[in-house]
Amino acid sequence: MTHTAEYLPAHEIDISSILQGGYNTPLARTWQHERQLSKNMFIYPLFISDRPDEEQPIPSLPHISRYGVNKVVPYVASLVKKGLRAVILFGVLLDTPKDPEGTCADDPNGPVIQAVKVLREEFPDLFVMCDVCLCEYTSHGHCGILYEDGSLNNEMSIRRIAAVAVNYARAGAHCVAPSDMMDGRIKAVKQGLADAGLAHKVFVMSYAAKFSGNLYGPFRDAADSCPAHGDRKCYQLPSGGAGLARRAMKRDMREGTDAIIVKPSTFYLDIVRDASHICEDYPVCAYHVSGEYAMLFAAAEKGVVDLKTIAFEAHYGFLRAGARLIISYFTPYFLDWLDEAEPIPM
Ligand SMILES: NCc1[nH]cc(CCC(=O)O)c1CC(=O)O
Ligand SMILES: [Zn+2]
Ligand SMILES: [Zn+2]
Repeated sequence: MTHTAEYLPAHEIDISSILQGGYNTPLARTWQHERQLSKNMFIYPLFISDRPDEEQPIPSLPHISRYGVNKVVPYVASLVKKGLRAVILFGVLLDTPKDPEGTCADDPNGPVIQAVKVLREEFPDLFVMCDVCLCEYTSHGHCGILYEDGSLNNEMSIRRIAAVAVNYARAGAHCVAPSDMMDGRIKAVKQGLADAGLAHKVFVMSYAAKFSGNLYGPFRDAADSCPAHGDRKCYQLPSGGAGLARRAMKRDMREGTDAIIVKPSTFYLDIVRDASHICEDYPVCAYHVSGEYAMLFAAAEKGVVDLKTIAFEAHYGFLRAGARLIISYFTPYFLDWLDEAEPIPM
């Protein structure tokens, strides 16, 4: 009451300028979110190593480890208990030799196919996705097969990628997600699945707009997949290339994808927004990549940001931009945070 005298009488205030009354309480603030984060939006990346009993932290990717096929089940069990719905698998070869064709990508005894089988068996309700690419398995570290001069052989690459995708699907993967960025691979994968009689039950999620840049470093440490020579600029998109991204998304829809991934995420929210318009009838997925995750951790460790608050802020950005799915290394954190009574620290 003591302050009343300091206020202007209400009739002298521009009533239409008052917004704050609409978000003065935590509950009212949640009402301003057009969409809420929920557990079924999260897809958790898992690195599966060829050492069956390994559980090895990845130094550049805080609190993320590589798991051997014997170690992955107890780890995933602890997350499924908390509401984990989906994982995406990446293979890591430490002891297995790599070759120019990435032969071990779909080795029946290799880490990905073995992990698909145990995860499907142990967790009937878990959606199991496989990233499909050759870079973790090729001796040269590129995402496709090369000509002798080191340039990409697109035709051979997409044939090989389609074969790998079909073998993951045969092993039981619900979804294959080609991340190689070769031209025409979605059509080749879809055709391969159809020829194998699997097209009606396997989800194809295209990394349609995948940009080249500086944000995949920790992943390449984790997967031991740095290109031995050159870079990926001839197939991953140039970071200013919004038009190319739109063309790639339209192309992949024509070729039969079931969802669209935009990657990275935070620096590419305009592309997520473009995707939500251009691909309005498709689920759009934002991939919060390893470098983005590591940066937020580093900033939190420096005391520059609060980890939970910044993670919510980043992930709400994806929803605002139009994503409905999020591939995120933060998934285990959100499984806890979303159970809290007031989950949004905002
Ligand atoms: N092509 C394989 C692939 N699939 C996902 C990522 C990166 C994911 C991340 O950084 O978290 C990569 C690495 C790359 O293209 O270099
Ligand atoms: Zn790859
Ligand atoms: Zn690759």
